[in-house]
Amino acid sequence: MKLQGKVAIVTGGAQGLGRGFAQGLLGKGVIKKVIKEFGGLDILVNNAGVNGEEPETWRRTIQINLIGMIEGTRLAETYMDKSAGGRGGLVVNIASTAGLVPMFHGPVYSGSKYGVVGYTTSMAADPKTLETGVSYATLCPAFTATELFEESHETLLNNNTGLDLAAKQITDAGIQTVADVVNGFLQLVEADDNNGFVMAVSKQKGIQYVHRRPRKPRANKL
Ligand SMILES: NC(=O)C1=CN([C@@H]2O[C@H](COP(=O)(O)OP(=O)(O)OC[C@H]3O[C@@H](n4cnc5c(N)ncnc54)[C@H](O)[C@@H]3O)[C@@H](O)[C@H]2O)C=CC1
Ligand SMILES: CC/C=C\C[C@H](O)C(=O)/C=C/C=C/C=C\C=C\[C@@H](O)C/C=C\CCC(=O)O
Repeated sequence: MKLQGKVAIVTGGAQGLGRGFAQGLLGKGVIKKVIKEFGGLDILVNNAGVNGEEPETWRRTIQINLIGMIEGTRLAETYMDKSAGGRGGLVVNIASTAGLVPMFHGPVYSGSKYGVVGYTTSMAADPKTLETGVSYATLCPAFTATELFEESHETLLNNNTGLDLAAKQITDAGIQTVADVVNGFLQLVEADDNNGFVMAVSKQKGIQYVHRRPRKPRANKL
């Protein structure tokens, strides 16, 4: 997508990756204004997310990371839908590489992110995207130096079970910077025909397209 003059919303844009995504989009000419009434929308980045596994926090993780992302996606589609007066657009849902590979020390978080990948790629595979003009892409960062990572890491260090294995996963994957992830994010957003793309970004492996095309809808095979 060409970004000059486009209108974008980034949830959770006040800090961390969301702030990086917003700054990256502004640097590419996405317009910056206080929107008094909801005009057209070209890009939605569902970035807001939390990581909680405790009896009193795990439901909030699902509510924000998965349900909130679905609600945002469905709302954006109503504004972007060409068959309903919109001009098409792009929804980028921020999952995690914990939505591609198991993360035993965060099963609820990982489950929420597998849900983001599954939901977003399923939306991309729907033939109706040909009418709505709305594309759906998924970004899967690995460990990145932000407040969420620091807080999650602190919690991990206070748990004794499996600490060595968790520490090995972090060491193997490495801890990247927000700028590393923003670099991949901008490549994903600017890619032509990016509907269905799933991009992973990690210090260990750099930028990887896990898959580029929605799996073609198949006739239901009984
Ligand atoms: N930091 C990392 O290692 C990785 C982060 N991610 C994902 O990237 C996204 C951003 O994470 P970080 O920047 O690391 O976290 P962060 O904690 O630094 O920033 C998250 C932002 O989202 C906001 N937020 C949280 N819940 C919200 C809600 N219900 N409504 C509105 N805003 C809300 C927070 O106030 C904060 O400004 C999250 O979805 C996270 O799961 C994915 C993989 C790796
Ligand atoms: C202690 C921090 C816990 C969670 C915070 C963080 O927000 C997060 O999301 C963690 C991500 C976990 C990543 C786990 C493994 C990463 C491996 C990478 O090297 C590459 C993985 C996949 C790339 C694509 C693939 O090979 O399938």
